[in-house]
Amino acid sequence: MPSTLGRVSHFSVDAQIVQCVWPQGAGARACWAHVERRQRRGRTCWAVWAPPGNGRHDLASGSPDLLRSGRQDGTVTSSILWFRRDLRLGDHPALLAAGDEGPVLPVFVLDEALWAASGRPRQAFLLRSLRALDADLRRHGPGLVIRRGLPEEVLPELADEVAAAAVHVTADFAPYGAARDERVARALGDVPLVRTGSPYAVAPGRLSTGAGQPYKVYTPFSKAWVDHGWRAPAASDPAAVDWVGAPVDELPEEPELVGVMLPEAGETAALARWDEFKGTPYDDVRDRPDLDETSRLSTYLRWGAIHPRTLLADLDARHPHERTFRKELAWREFHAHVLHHWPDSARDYYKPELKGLPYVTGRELDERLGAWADGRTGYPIVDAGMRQLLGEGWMHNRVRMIVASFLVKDLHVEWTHGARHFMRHLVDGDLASNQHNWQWVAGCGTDAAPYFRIFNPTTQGERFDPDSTYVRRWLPELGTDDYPAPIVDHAEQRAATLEAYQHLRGQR
Ligand SMILES: Cc1cc2nc3c(=O)[nH]c(=O)nc-3n(C[C@H](O)[C@H](O)[C@H](O)COP(=O)(O)OP(=O)(O)OC[C@H]3O[C@@H](n4cnc5c(N)ncnc54)[C@H](O)[C@@H]3O)c2cc1C
Repeated sequence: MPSTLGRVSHFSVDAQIVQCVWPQGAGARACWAHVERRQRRGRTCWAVWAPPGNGRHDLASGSPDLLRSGRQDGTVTSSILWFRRDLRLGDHPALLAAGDEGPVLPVFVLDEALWAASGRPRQAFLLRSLRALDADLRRHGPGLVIRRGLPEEVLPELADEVAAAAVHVTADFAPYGAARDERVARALGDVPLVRTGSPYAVAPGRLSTGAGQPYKVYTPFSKAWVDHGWRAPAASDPAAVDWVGAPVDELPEEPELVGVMLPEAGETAALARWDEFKGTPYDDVRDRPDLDETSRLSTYLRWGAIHPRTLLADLDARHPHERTFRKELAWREFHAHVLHHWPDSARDYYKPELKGLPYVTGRELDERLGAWADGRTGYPIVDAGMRQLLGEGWMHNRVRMIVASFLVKDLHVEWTHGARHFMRHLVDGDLASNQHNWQWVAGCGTDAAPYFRIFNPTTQGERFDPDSTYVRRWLPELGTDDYPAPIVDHAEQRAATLEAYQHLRGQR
């Protein structure tokens, strides 16, 4: 008789006594067990235990259909591990927590609302990440259970189906995820939603100033972040977990991607990328899109194929390059912290003073936004960046700053339009980092830097792409009649922007 929850492979339910068969070594053992009818949120479910009259050993519980079916699904499931932005098995605190409770059902819920809002590259990358996670899980068990629908409907149903004692997740701090988790927690009723760990080294909300206020400025935040420190990577071991399965919904077809090159998805690829990047003289190369030697880990961090703690554990802060890289990771954490404290800043101005600047609207807006998005502004570094975004679902950081500044300060298009376009196309698109970097560039974010920091697209190109390697890579028509003349004059637009800013300040 198993003394803990066991994997019961067959049930035949008859009145109050069931016969159970469970695998043992190479063979199987049968026993008689008691069955008890229970109500869970108005639905009938049976609990099974054995042996009768000799102490209680829980074997299984679930809906009558499930137990009667005799399928593997009748397996005892003590908890659900609901994957979201943590598509990996290593360094995974929620996996550790779930595994400690007994058998684990690994689930991903394809939320149609998020799916529909994603561009094709993001959709494709998500599907590939899920397939990679499924393949990794299959080395240890039945694989990833996919369900489609609203999480607040799907998870309570699944919890009933497998009689889960808890649903384990990595906490989500973004506004949509946090609100969704509240809805799911309510819908689960007496089955707890257990949040363990976060996608960050230090969970958003944990750090505050001496006066108990949230940090508003990066530098003191990053200092407090380093002083606070972070845990060592979690020792989650998928081989040590008793994984169980359940019926799986079909994933959608992968959208066709024409001329788009995405990085390989999954945890193995993320760890390999990190290994390859380590030792790069980051300070010397990080601003050079032509060299293309940044880590390109943003996409893996976004989907949780790797945890920042895994990276931090490998970094030696006495080394200048590694210290700079750590500062970049701190930017990611800072933006998550700000969004957590000011969730409205996902859509709205962090500093509302700049709301009053004149921006183009109507047809002019459509034309300018269209030319920018297609890479047809006549400014090579801007156009190359926008083509890279379409071609790779990614763009170099220096170029992100240049194209964002150009849209807002040369084309006078409100930052929110650009941020939306980025979120649709970036495979690393992350609400906190995206919206707050856009606000940083637009001058309405957390940064104390004034609005009159305006990037000159010509001198930036000369400085950071000195041999035009980057622009030629993305603009084959450069230097031919097919390449457009500049859409606006940078010097004129810069002057207009500064004038509008002065005017706005004068009004206050
Ligand atoms: C307008 C704009 C929009 C952006 N949108 C996003 C976004 O949606 N998602 C995203 O992950 N990053 C965003 N960034 C930040 C930055 O451009 C990318 O993180 C970086 O280019 C990713 O490439 P990498 O992994 O090679 O970076 P590396 O230079 O190798 O940096 C290592 C890691 O540090 C973090 N990091 C670096 N710079 C920043 C930064 N400024 N803000 C936040 N984190 C940073 C990232 O996680 C990155 O993977 C945006 C920047 C701008 C200017």
